[in-house]
Amino acid sequence: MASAPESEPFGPAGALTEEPGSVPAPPDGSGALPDVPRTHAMLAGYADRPPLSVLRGLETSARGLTETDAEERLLRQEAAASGGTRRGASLRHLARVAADPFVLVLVVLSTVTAVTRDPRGAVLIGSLAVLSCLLRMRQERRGGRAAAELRALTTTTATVLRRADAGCPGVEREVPVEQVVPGDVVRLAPGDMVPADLRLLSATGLRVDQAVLTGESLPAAKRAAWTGQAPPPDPDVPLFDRPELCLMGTSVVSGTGTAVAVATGPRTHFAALQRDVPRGAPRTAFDRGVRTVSWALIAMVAAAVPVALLFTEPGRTPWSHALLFAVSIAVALTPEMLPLVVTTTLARGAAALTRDGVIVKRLPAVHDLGAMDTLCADKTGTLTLDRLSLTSCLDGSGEPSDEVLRWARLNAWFAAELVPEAAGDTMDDALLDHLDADAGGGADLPAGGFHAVDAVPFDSDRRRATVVLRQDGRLGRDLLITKGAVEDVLPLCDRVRTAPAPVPALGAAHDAATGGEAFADVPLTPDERDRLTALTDERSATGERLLAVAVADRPAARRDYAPGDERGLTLVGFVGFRDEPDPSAPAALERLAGLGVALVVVTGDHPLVAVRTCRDTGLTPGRVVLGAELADLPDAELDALITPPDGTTPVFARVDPRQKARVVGALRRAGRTVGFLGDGINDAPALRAADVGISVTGAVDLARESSDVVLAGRDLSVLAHGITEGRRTFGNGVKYIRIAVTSNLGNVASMLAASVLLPFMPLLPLQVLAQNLLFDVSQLSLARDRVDPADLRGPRTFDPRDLARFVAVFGPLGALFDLAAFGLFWWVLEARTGAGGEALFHTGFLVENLLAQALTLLVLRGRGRMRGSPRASRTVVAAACLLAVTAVLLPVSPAAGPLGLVPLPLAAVPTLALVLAGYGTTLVFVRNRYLKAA
Ligand SMILES: Nc1ncnc2c1ncn2[C@@H]1O[C@H](COP(=O)(O)OP(=O)(O)OP(=O)(O)O)[C@@H](O)[C@H]1O
Repeated sequence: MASAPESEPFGPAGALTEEPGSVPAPPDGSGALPDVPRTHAMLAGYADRPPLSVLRGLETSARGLTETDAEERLLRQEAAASGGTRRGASLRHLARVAADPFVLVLVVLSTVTAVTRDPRGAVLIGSLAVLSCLLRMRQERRGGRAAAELRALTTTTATVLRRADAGCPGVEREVPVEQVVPGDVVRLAPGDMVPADLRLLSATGLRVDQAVLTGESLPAAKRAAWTGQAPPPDPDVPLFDRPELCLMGTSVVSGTGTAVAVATGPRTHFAALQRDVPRGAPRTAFDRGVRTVSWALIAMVAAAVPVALLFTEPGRTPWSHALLFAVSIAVALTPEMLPLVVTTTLARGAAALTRDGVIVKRLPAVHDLGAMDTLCADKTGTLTLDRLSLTSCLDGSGEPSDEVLRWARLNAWFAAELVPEAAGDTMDDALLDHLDADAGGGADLPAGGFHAVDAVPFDSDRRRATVVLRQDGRLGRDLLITKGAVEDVLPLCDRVRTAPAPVPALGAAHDAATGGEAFADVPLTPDERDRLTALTDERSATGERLLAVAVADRPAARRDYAPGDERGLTLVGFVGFRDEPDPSAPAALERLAGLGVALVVVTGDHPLVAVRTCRDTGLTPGRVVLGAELADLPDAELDALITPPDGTTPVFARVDPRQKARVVGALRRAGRTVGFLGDGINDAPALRAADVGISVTGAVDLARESSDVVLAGRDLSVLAHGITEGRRTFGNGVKYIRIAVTSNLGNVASMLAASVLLPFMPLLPLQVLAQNLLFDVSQLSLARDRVDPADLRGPRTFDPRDLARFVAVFGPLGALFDLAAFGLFWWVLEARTGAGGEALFHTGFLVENLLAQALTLLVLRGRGRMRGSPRASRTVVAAACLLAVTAVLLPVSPAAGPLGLVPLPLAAVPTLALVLAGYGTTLVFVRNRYLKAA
């Protein structure tokens, strides 16, 4: 390791200071994690120093760290991350789980039970709270591990420079983002996630999307500029406004850069901000639904306690009994296992989806997939094969022209050379593919004396790419070649090239590109513009994707070129491409339509090409809206437009990344649950704006990072699988909530009624708890149940009103039969007489209740075989049987004593059989009637 001089602004050798002049911290990032003001001061300090000074302070070089150095730093970084914080993380996890409303209810109940001098009950209720926390922690850890494994399948990598040893040159290496260490020299390219807090060393046209930090959707320009003098420190300048810094969490929109990592992982500004900001409200519709139900139940628990106290005739019952009864009611209402069941069903759903080639990065996204009713997708690779082939090269009069092809190829060739990270662009590839195929091809095309000067790389806002070339022997002159969307290049042209006329100005350079042909440039009149637009529209309507190609020869500039230089161009002509419709698309689209998912096409392409592609894939395009129109369209009009009553497919063409996000936002406002399928940098804002962002494994890092779900292949039928699985998971989750809430409310109603009719409590709190627990465990089996085809057909969202209707019908039904059972116990079992009458009654009620719940589980899980419901899965049948057997054996088991149960007399058998037969038959009858009416 080279040592830095004492005078180094970053402190003595071997130290990384977080703040110039502050206590140094070792490069492994150990020590307390910095808060926002500290990361701010540290990063501002780095931004204020010249790049070389930063590199020396971090004991690295512009050629990157040596492999050994990087390894050592990584080991220390990992040790710091795992040590010390693991216990803290577990405690934080426990605190989060314990803050669950249902756990809090149990804690309150346990305390109240202790106050009523029932220590055994208090301990048991308390244990249940602990058990519920531990089980949930275990399940969430498992879920977290599974999610981490899934995420690992889509790992984001960073390009760093590493040296074999100190004397070697730096070599580019792809490493997972977690392996970037302070001192690493990082290369940035379009589509990259910024992997750490970085201080730029150099940059070309670098623009970074900082919306994650700032909410500002316009990308910010970044540069490494160092004026040679430290500016006076200004703590008020936000870090994201510092052009020398690229912050973790942001992403590269265009241009390239090289930077040194100054802070990584939990020591970054982004991580400090996250620690600072409390967790937001749950995002998904299902989360919101579960929360609504949870809080409704908790409100009911709170209301039930005073009601229960009223029911216990204050004068007659001792206060401790009254309180105990109130506790029983509250326990009966609480679905203790709800959070656990939700996590379990989601984890199972995610695992099933992975087998189908759908990787879920965020567990609740499983439900969102099922709830999705609108899919926004671009056209390339979704409706088309994404295999572009060059089909035509035309001059301004629409005649075949070799010159256009040569200029376009020069643009593509040098764009890849100047911005290597942009290589692989499908249009450029198609141009250069063709080149390779040419007999005797111009593989040596650029040898026409050109060399690269600068580039203004392609981006989706400008929809064009420019290269600046210079030719040997033509010092002082630069040649600009621009190609891009016709609507975006034509307005920048003031002349058009026509044949034939000599053009001496371009001389040899021009000859090399044009093959020696001579042309004349004439001013572009409004009529001429109209003619060119009509010409390109005509071809676009056939599905051909056209790019305009334009050039300019001008005095060399002594500065970097910028988009503002793309003006005063001469149009040379057009190149056309075809991307054949995907033959599997129509069937997949039909499947999506069958699942109730409407498609909205959102593309950066020409409207006529978009319309043609829609038709070729069996869609009926509706109104086509251009990105430019979108800007002036009021939200209300947009809402109406995206939900056409005639079922046509809305098409948004020539939209930029922010407009894509706006379309998604409008759809969500219109009440839709929106999925966005995209794989480009330009899709990132919309992926983030959607309910469920869907990307593919081959997508750019930024798109994958912005999405919730990653598909193994860009195949709509894989997505259809995912949607079905999401609905299955959702269906089973909803089944649990419905059955649990119905049965709990039914129990409470019968207990309240019984408290008026009986001289004692119908069940003790402990018995209620045992019953709830047994039933909840049996309901975990629902995660593995089959789902009614009807539930898979349409998008599913959580509807609390539907739940309320269901509970209003089936809750009282259960209560009614409970009351019938009470009557029978009272008279037939003669629970009213004898010393053990109360215990006998409790036992009879508990057994009846558990058996009735086993029936409820089997009957209410579906619509019935007659209505096409599949049979219950074996797991559900086994769980119901186990519940019934437990119910029968419980009074004679060792648990009977602690629970206060006694063996039932034989006379109980026909009584129970009678009540249960009546309950089962009525339940099936009412379910069938209810479904008919629903
Ligand atoms: N390499 C390139 N050079 C110049 N212009 C390009 C290049 N690539 C694309 N364009 C132009 O920019 C337009 C928008 O491209 P962009 O990739 O942003 O669209 P998109 O939303 O991904 O479209 P799609 O629906 O086809 O996926 C293209 O229609 C084309 O006119």
